Amino acid sequence: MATNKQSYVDRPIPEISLANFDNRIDSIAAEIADAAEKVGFFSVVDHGIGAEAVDQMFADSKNFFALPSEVKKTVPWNPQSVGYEFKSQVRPSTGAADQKESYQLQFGENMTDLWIGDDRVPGFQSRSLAFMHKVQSVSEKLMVCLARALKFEDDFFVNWHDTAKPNSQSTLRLLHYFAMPEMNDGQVYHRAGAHADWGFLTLLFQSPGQSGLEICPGREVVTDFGHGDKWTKVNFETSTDIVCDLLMSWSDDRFKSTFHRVKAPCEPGDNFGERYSIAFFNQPRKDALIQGPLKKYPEVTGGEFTANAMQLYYAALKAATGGLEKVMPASVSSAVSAAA
Ligand SMILES: O=C(O)CCC(=O)C(=O)O
Ligand SMILES: [Fe+2]
Repeated sequence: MATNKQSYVDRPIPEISLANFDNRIDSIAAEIADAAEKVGFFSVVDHGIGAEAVDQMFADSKNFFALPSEVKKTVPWNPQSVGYEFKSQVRPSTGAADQKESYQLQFGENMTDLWIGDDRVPGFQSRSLAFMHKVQSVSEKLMVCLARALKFEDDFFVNWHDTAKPNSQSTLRLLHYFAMPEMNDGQVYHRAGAHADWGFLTLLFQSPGQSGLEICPGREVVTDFGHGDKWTKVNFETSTDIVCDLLMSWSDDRFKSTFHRVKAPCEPGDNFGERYSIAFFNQPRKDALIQGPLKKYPEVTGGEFTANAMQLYYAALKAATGGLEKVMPASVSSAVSAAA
């Protein structure tokens, strides 16, 4: 067990109910705006996704990851941020690969030949798509609220994240972190090293009893890669709670995108066992036009925003590791997730 002492602080994480949504949009929008400004992270309840739907998605995820390695490799990761990767995502904050495997799914054409077949996990594609549509509909409620808070038209963000369009980039990511030795063997096993997601909103499902998610808010500007080292644990009692990151630049840095990580277990009480989680990244269409109401940053397209985020990411990775070739041999370099 590694011995690096972690520094923690309790921060209240707002819990926001979406009950009776149509009649309460303005008050929910005010709550979301407040949480997004102050914490950049919140839990959503009464969102309408039943526990059985979440449990089923976790069961499908477990069945996928239980397949033999050579079968999982038949749906390999590619730079459209889709497909399966194994211990290949290197975070600039750690300079080392996360000890996990993940499978990224999208709604549209990027998934051609990348769905695991019914002969391997019966019903996987149709059930996953049904789940993704459920999560998308929760996301759209949050988007309407965020649009109101920023005084855009209600459907502004929803349109730029339309998953029916072929250039939709929104992604469901199934994650499986491996169990780790509790004995100190001198190594730190990173799960998900500290990072901020580049997309608009991330909705996250943790499994009960498989905690580990931690947040570190406090960025002032979206171009800032730095972050502090006082972390707050995010523990939920049920698997249906959802937390979100927020795209800062579209709000002229008003809503704070939050650094988060899945802790590398290193202290008594940490979860050293395996861990499954599910993330849904709301990512703008490539032709989305991104600029906040105050025009703090020049207008960029969704495609340009992704490219810029990647550039920042690779520069930070290079600075952290002293050279990409050390951490990314050719066979692995294409497997660094765009959702870093
Ligand atoms: O597994 C988790 O709880 C977090 C995953 C995450 O932050 C990511 O994949 O971007
Ligand atoms: Fe993340």
